[in-house]
Amino acid sequence: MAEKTLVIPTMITVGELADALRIPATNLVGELFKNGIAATINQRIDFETAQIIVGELGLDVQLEQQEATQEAVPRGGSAERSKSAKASYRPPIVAVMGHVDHGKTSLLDAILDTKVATAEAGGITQHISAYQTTYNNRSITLLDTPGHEAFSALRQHGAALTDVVIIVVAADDGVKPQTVEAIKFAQAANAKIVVAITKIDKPTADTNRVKAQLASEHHLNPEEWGGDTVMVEVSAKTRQNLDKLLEMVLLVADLEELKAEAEGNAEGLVIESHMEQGRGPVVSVLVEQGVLKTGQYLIAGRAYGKVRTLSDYAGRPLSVAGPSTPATLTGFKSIPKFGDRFSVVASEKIARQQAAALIASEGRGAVSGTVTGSELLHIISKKRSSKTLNVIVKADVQGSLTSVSDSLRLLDNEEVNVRVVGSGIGNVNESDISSAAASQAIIYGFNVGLPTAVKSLAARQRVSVRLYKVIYELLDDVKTVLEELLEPEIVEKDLGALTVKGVFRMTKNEIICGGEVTTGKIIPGALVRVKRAKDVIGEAEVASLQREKQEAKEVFEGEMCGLSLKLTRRLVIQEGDKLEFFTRELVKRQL
Ligand SMILES: Nc1nc2c(ncn2[C@@H]2O[C@H](COP(=O)(O)OP(=O)(O)OP(=O)(O)O)[C@@H](O)[C@H]2O)c(=O)[nH]1
Repeated sequence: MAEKTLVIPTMITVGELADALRIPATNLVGELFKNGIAATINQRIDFETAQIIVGELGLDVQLEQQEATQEAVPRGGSAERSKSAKASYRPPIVAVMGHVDHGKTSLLDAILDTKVATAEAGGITQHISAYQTTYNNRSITLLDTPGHEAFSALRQHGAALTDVVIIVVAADDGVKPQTVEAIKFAQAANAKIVVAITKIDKPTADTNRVKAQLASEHHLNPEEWGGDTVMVEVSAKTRQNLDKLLEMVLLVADLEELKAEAEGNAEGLVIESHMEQGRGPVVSVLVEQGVLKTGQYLIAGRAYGKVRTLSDYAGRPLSVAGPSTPATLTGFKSIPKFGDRFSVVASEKIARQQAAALIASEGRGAVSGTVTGSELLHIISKKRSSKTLNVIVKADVQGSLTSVSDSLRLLDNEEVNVRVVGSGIGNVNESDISSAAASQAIIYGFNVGLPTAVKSLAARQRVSVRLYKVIYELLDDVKTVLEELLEPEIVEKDLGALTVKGVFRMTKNEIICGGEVTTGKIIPGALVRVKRAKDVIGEAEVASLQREKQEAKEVFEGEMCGLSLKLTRRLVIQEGDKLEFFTRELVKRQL
């Protein structure tokens, strides 16, 4: 049969490829996963990957690469597009974090008040957590980070979302627990740090104490002390040094060569969504690549729609939204989830199909994400009846840690699931061993080491530490452990059948009868299903077999034989009954 040829773009989402191949997207996700690629339906894969996967699926389809056109699916995921020749400088995305009451909101307000036309600012009706300001004609995107949970959800979705983190520390209060968390977050997210020491107008302000704390306890040395951390002393109240803070943020960001494609279809993240009467789902997104326009079809997780209205963070209408722009849009048919990636697709039909495919794959636990209340209840009840494998994951860098953790989640199903009880960057250490011992977890290390002292501690505590350098080998190992947790499957294999020609002896425990093998073969030890007409009337086991009055090891189709059946329940057999022989085995299941 001639192969079918499909023309696909240089980059294609998993959902679109499945669509083109007319196979369920879940099959494709599964096949990718087998190849060590933990992809979601919205994820883009390149032409080569598509070719390999299609080859492995054994489909009669030949893929042909299409020349990229303006209308084609956007080329490249965020990372590729940031490096493409079309990429140009984009505004930095800056998160503002700090300890409660240290003045984060006041600082943001002060920055936005100075820079945003007050008339429009007054018109803000809804709260969104991303803003934009300008300094020296350059834009800066500011993210208000309401809680760490929300932020780690964003981080989980793999986005190197934040370029710079402004750590806000009150000059009169110094470094506090959430300050430390913010520093850790920034470091883990590989973001640049700018410290804003605020409330310097207060008489009790002690900026030197703050700097000393940061330098001695957190290795953040201020530039004026010979270090390389930018620290700006500010006051939201008197607006002192706000400009300097923005100038420093831009300076630090400039060291990073932040680029994105300012053309082509947009992709990015959903940062907020809610339902509004009269407007329907109102969704705030942060564009990472390309331009978002009204009239385009979007998909974000299981939600899809057509961009009806587009506005900036302050509610002012926008005709297009480019890279790093926070935008609010209406036109979704349902509410996408916080942290979902959005992308532009060619038609409503594709959007609908992708969303449907995602829902189907989520049904088998293939895709993770933030969850709604009812989903959470479902997960909780599911987890109660399922078996859990606790793991601690250590990796060399945040990116691989996120990939490993995300991929592990894809292994969950109705019966077994992986719970990451701890994770971190760097070599396996003593505290990992004690947490693993306490939670009976296996430690998986990806590209990290196991110092000798820690190794002997692990042996003493009977903690299993498994180190890998290849992600799918690590995942295969976890899969094998999970498979051990699965209840074995009962598999019945048919052997043959016999028609009863005579019954010679019938007791409570034994029947001796004879007949002709009509199909297949019979062996001692086989199980027997006794059928009269169409009904199964009982089950027994072949105790022994005789052919021509001789003990036989097997009897084949067309041969006559006598057999002794062992009964566990009373059974009456008569001439004309059909005996069906089979074996029943417990088979280890695979994920
Ligand atoms: N004197 C002075 N007071 C400030 C300054 N910035 C904030 N404050 C005060 O500090 C208190 C806390 O400020 P917020 O901006 O609400 O602090 P926050 O960090 O956003 O607090 P959460 O949103 O609860 O985390 C308020 O009473 C502010 O008026 C400043 O620069 N100078």
